[in-house]
Amino acid sequence: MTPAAHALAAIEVLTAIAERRSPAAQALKDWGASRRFAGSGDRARIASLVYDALRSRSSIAWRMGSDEPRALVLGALAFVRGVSAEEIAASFAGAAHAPEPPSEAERAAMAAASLGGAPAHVRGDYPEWLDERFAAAFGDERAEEGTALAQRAPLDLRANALKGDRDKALQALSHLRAEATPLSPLGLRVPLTSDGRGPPVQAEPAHLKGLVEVQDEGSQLAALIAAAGPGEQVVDLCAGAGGKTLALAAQMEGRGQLYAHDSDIRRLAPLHDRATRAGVHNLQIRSPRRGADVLADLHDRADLVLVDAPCTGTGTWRRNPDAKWRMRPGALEIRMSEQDQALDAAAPLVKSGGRLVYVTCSLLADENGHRVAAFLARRPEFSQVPAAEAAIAAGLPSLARFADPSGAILLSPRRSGTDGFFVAVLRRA
Ligand SMILES: C[S@@+](CC[C@H](N)C(=O)[O-])C[C@H]1O[C@@H](n2cnc3c(N)ncnc32)[C@H](O)[C@@H]1O
Repeated sequence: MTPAAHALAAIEVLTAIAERRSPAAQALKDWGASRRFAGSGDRARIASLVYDALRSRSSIAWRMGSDEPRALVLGALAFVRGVSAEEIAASFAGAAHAPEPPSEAERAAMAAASLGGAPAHVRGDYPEWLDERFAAAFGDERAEEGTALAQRAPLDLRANALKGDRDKALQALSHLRAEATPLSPLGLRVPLTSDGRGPPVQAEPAHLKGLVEVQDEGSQLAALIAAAGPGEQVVDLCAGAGGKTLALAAQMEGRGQLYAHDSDIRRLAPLHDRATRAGVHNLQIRSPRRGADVLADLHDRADLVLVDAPCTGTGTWRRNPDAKWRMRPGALEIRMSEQDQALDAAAPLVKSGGRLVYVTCSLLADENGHRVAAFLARRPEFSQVPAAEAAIAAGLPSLARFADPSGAILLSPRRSGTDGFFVAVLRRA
């Protein structure tokens, strides 16, 4: 397929998303299923263009004067990828499957468009209903934070200390031009292609042998701040597919006991194979069983309980731009109540003197500091420890600058160049 055919396909997919309210991943899958001629490379290029358009949807719409799929794709080419109107016209002209070349009005918009006078939510490409919350979190810098959240995410990996160190991983992935990440001592970053696609790192021998795991640098840092120690009893309460479980396991160097739990058994399923590949031998996966408290024997025993809580994922919008436009106020309310439940489930597991580390990949105070404050009011036996101190103790003094006034750490694409993460460290008396 030609670049023009990719643009036409991206317009078709964005039309399906708008008309059928389909999630982007589903719309892309449906598009591919009915067009077998498109190979995997074509599908990846189309997806990349669709996601570029979605990441910057409101600022493109403002500049193009339209939020129609065609305007979004032209705008993604022009403003995200820096393709000139002339180049676009030349590539569309005469191609078999191609959108109409840009009209005079479209060319003028692409050449002259500016975001001057646009409100913060348009400049920052986030939903208008979240403006107040973004203002509470970031004040006058909310548009810049939003803009950083609308960039493409890098492809980050974590070197698994159970299998080797970062130098070994860098060596193993030197053909992908992997480089060390700036903040995590375990992190590697693999460059993307100019149209935003990453190499298939999961097929690399280094991944198949467990030397590296795909994990955003912010997620790595959250796990490092939690600082599971060798010999400790550690519970990862909301383990999901185990991204942070595996990071905690590596910190424990095979000593002590790690327990992974999730209320949704399907999410835990991949962890069994992932742990084997990563060489983790001190992990018990406690799958949920209807009507049973599968963690009952751990009450008052854990040195560390990690609550990597379910959240709106506002911090990961770079990877999932579809989610930011699909998010509704009702979903935020549900997540807040789930966060309170997860914290209440974690509290009795922590032993006297033990830590409860609360993590979200959200940037909204409702899900972060407000949940911690409400928990501390319900559970006076816990108090908050400055996360900067925990970071320094974990050998990460450079993270102290990301501390917020409450003592938690807040990472974001703009602040730390990572996905957005909130980390609060609580200690039980
Ligand atoms: C942010 S995801 C976890 C991601 C995972 N820790 C990782 O690093 O890959 C949150 C998880 O919490 C789970 N969850 C929600 N409420 C829970 C609860 N009360 N107890 C345990 N798990 C819960 C969800 O099923 C979901 O898998």
